[in-house]
Amino acid sequence: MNGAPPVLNRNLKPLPKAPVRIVHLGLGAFHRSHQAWYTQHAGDAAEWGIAAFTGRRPDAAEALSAQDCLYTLVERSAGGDSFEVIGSIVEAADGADVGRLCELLAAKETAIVTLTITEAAYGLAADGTFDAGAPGVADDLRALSAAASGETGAAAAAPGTPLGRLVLALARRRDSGAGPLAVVSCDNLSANGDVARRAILGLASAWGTGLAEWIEANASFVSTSVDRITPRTTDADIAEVAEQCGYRDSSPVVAEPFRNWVLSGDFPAGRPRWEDAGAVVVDDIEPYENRKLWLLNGSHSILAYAGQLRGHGTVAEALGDSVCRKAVEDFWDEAAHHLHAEGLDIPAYRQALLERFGNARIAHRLAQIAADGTTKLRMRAVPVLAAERASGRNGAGSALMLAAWIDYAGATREFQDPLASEIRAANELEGIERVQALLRLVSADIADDPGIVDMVSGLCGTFTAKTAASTPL
Ligand SMILES: NC(=O)c1ccc[n+]([C@@H]2O[C@H](COP(=O)([O-])OP(=O)(O)OC[C@H]3O[C@@H](n4cnc5c(N)ncnc54)[C@H](O)[C@@H]3O)[C@@H](O)[C@H]2O)c1
Ligand SMILES: O=P(O)(O)OC[C@@H](O)[C@@H](O)[C@H](O)[C@H](O)CO
Repeated sequence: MNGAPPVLNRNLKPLPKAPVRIVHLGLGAFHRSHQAWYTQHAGDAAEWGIAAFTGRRPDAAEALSAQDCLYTLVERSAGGDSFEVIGSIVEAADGADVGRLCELLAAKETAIVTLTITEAAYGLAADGTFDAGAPGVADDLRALSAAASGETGAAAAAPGTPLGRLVLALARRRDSGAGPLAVVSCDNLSANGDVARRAILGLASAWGTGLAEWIEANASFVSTSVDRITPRTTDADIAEVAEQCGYRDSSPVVAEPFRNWVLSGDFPAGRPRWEDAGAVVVDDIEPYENRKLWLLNGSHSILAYAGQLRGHGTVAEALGDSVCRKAVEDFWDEAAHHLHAEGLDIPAYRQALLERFGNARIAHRLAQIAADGTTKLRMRAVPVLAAERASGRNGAGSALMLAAWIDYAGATREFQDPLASEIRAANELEGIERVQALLRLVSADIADDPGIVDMVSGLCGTFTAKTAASTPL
C-alpha cells in the first residue's frame, strides 16, 4: 500500500444513515458487535438508526464520530477473519451530554432505549432492592432535585450515572408527551428487564416527582438473553483492519461468529425486525437466561479466577488446563440438574461452548471477565448452589467458583469491583472469618449457612497451594 490509508467514513463506504429511533446507553464493544449488528441486519434497517452514548468517558464517541460512526466488525473464527462495516449507529455522544439524551428521549420518533452499562451499574443491593447508598445515587438524586427546581450553576450538575441520566430524560419524555417506549437491558443479568425496572423506578420514586407512576404506565421493560463473545479491541486488531481492509479504522470491534439474542416483552412504539437477523422472541425467557448465565458466564467466572491463579491469561489457555476444565465440567453437571425446559439441549450447548471457548484466535482476557465479581457471582454461582442444596446435594461445583474468587481476591490488589473497599476490609481478617466476610458481600444467605462457609473454606487453595503449576498473580 502506498502512503497512509484513508480514514473509514461514509464517503469511503456510503452506507445510508437511518433516522434515530433507538437510543443506547453504554457504547462499548458489545453493543457494537451485537445489537448494532442485529439492527443492521433487520429487514427494515433503513428505518432504525441508533444514537449511542458512552458511559464514563467521551473517547469512544469522539473516535467513532470522527469516522461518521462507521466501524469494522471483525468476525474471528478458528479458521480466519472476515470483515464487515457496520453503519446502524448514526450518532455517537458523550454520556455526559445529558442535554442531547433528554432531547432524543423527548422525541416521539425514539421508540427504544437499549442498555449495556455492565451489571454493576444497576446499583441494586444484594437482595435486589433499590440501594440509595450505591455509588453515585445520592449525587444523582441531588442533581435530579436541582433539575426539577430549575437551579443553575454547580448545584444543577447533571446526573452522573447512566440510570440517573436516563431517569432525567424519561421525565423530559413525560413532559413532552412523546408517549410510551421500551427499555431493553442487554446486560448479563438474570431477569435483566425486571432489574432495570427496579433500578429505574427506585431512583424515580426516591426523586419523588410523580415520575415513577408515569414510568410504570408508559415504559415497557424487556428482558433479554444476549450472547456473543466480544473481547476488548487491541492495537494489533486496528493494524490488521488497516492491512486487510485498506482503510484506517480507530475503532474496530472483534467478535466470535456465534451470536444469539432472545427477547421477551412489549415494544409499545415498535422495533426493528431483529428476527430477520436471527433474534428470537419468547414468552418465557428464564430457561434461556439460566442456560446462558450459568453455563457460559458461570464457567467464564471459574476460568477467570482459577485460570489466573494458575498463571493463564485467556479463556482458551485456561480451558486447555485440565484442572480448570474439570472445575468447569463439574459446575456444568450441577447446573444441568436445574435446566430442564424443552429445546434447551444442554449436551449440544456444552459441546458448542467447549468449541467457542477453545477458539484461541479470540484472546478473551481473564482479567476482563474477573471484574465486578460480587455482582456476577450472585447470578452465576449462588442460584445453582442454592438449587443443588435444596435438592439434597452439596453444591461443591458452585462452591468451588466462590472459593476460586476468594483466593483471587486474596492474591491480587488490582481487581475492579463495586465493593472493592469492602473486599479489602474482609481480606484483613483470617481463616474462616475472612471467607465468611467475603461470602457475605456476594450473598447474606450463603454467609449465614455454616455448612456452605465450611465447604467453601475447605475448597480454598484448590488452584493455588494444592496445585504445583500455580503462579502467583
Ligand atoms: N463483551 C461481551 O462479550 C459481552 C457479551 C454479552 C453481554 N455483555 C454485556 O455488556 C456489558 C458491556 O460489555 P462491553 O464488552 O461492551 O464493555 P465495554 O467496557 O466495552 O463497554 C461498557 C460501557 O459501559 C460503560 N460503563 C461501564 N461501567 C459503568 C458504570 N459503572 N457506570 C457507567 N457506565 C459504565 C463504559 O463506559 C462503556 O461505555 C457487559 O458488562 C455485559 O453485561 C458483554
Ligand atoms: O461481560 P461480562 O463482564 O458480564 O462477563 C464477561 C464474560 O463472561 C461475557 O462478556 C461473555 O463473554 C459474554 O456474556 C458472552 O456472550
